[in-house]
Amino acid sequence: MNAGRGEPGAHRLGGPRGFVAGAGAALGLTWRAGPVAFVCHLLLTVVQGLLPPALTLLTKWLFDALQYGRDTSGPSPLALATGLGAVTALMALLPLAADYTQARLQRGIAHLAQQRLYGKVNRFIGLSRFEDPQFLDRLRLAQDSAISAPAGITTAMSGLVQQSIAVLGMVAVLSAISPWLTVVTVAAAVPVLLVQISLTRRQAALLWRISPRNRRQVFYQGLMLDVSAVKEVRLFGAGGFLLDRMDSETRDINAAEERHERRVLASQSPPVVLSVLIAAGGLVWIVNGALSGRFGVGDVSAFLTASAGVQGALSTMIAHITGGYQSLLTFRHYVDVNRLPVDLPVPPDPVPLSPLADRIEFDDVWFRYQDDGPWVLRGVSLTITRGESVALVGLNGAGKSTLVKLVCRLYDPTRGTVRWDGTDIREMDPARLRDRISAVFQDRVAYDLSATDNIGIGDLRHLGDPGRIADAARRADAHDFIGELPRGYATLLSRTFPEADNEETGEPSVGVALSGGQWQRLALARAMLRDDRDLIILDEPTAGLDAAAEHSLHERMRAHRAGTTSLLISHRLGTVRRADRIVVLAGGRISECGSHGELVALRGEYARLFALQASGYTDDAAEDEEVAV
Ligand SMILES: Nc1ncnc2c1ncn2[C@@H]1O[C@H](COP(=O)(O)OP(=O)(O)OP(=O)(O)O)[C@@H](O)[C@H]1O
Repeated sequence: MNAGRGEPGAHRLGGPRGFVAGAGAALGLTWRAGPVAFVCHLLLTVVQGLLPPALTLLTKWLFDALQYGRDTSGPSPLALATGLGAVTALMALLPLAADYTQARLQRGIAHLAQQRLYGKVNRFIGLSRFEDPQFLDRLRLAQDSAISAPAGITTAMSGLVQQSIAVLGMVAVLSAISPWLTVVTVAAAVPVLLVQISLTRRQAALLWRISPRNRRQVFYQGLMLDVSAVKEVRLFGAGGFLLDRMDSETRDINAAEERHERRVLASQSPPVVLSVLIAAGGLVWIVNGALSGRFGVGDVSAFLTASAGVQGALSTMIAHITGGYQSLLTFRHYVDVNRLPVDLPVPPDPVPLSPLADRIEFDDVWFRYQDDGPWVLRGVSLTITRGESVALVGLNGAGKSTLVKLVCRLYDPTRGTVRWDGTDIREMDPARLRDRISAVFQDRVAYDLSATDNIGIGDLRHLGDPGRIADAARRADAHDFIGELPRGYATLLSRTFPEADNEETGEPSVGVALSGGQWQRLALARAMLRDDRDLIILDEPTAGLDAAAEHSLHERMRAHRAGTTSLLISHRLGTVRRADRIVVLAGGRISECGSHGELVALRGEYARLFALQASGYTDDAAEDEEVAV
């Protein structure tokens, strides 16, 4: 069930096929994000690569012309100086143009990658991926890498092209003076490259290892900023506790990074010392040669520029190789997320779904959330006939909400089948199935959007129909309080985002905060907007409502549900007593089933719970009477 499992450390990502696939995907993404910018960037790269060797050659020719006099067939010193000026100007200007095209390209890539990543996430059918920590870690890294890695990879590739041209040019100049020194200079770069690659792999593995800590860090930050969490945090004085927990994660992350940096320092130093020694040896050798008259000033200048240039270009190449390698390692997370198979299988040719004609059935349904987790449902068999109102009751954790999630196909049963008019719902298109269902979930969402959007999200076809929206709000007892909001249905229901500019002052103002019960009414209005559905699921629909609102809502919902198949979950047994059938879940099994009257007569768990709740009211009433007396 854990879809994102599998250590994507350096070893798995480092295979040649993985690299080719990653590089191909990154280049493809770059091309589609901005073909013109991509081509311009490549051209600029090539030209920039040609400039350093050109500069070196022009300098040598200028010095030679100045020292030995003008070669009649060659350009004049003045022309050479002009050429040098032009090259220098290009060296200063082209990076600016390259930065511009690079920034444009990067924005386009980030936008496209984000669209694809969240498009993919939106296509997950069920919930299990969102509860899989390894998948969440991978998604976080995929998000980061989607923004930075394609640009990193293309920068590395174009940088490599540019530096390769520069190195080849410099090597040609240098080898004309000293072939063996050229070989030694180039060879000295190999250990640096190997060390850097090994460090990069370690860096990628480190990123994966610290990813859960990074997510926990963000979680603690969120708790300290989230307004609904902050009230508990303040009251319980838990701010320091959260800060300590966040600090502890940060300290662990820092310690891991510091260990890595120490390793970087220790591994990088020897190859760097080797390069310096080679450069120093070369300098002594050429100065000796010049003193003995073997080399002229032009040769010394060309040697100094070319050897420094080769070393500089090689180290830049190495930086590009390791930067590109690093980007590829992280970009694999993006590729992996994009290539994840569907989380719940959907047949290529799903059975068409018609409005419910007969019944919904749970047939010997067993379910557990993780393969190694405890059973939550143990062989539940239940038939809900069309037009019937069924109430699910049971203690906390009995499995009521889980049963509801299975009928919406947010998970598949581990064993057994859920059927819609006799067809296994796994044979159907989940989107079509959900289109036949309306629901108020226990953990309903408060969207930081306008009142209209908050209701319209229930059925986007009606988002632009104020009459339908208001009608749904009326039936959920939400219309009156929405009418009193500063902008009515257009009011932004958020204290954390600014509203559109205020008409009078022109200043943005923050939106409006709602009470818990008002949010609940909006969630109900969302469900009411989907009133033409076959199945209505109401999981604790009146939680948070005042007594009067609860009563009037029950009456409305009963009218609304009439003739519609409904599944109601509530701990308020007074609420469920009017259901056609009450199903008691205990320990993942159906322990009792019948009408209110039948279950009370049975004197089982339902009767016990009902009596317990009723006694709460009657005892209080009796006490009140005593006080009154
Ligand atoms: N996403 C999940 N992953 C793992 N276990 C879960 C998940 N959701 C619920 N459970 C477990 O499944 C069991 C049943 O939960 P469920 O939410 O279905 O109970 P419920 O009857 O609706 O409870 P309540 O009355 O408290 O709402 C619980 O033990 C819970 O811990």
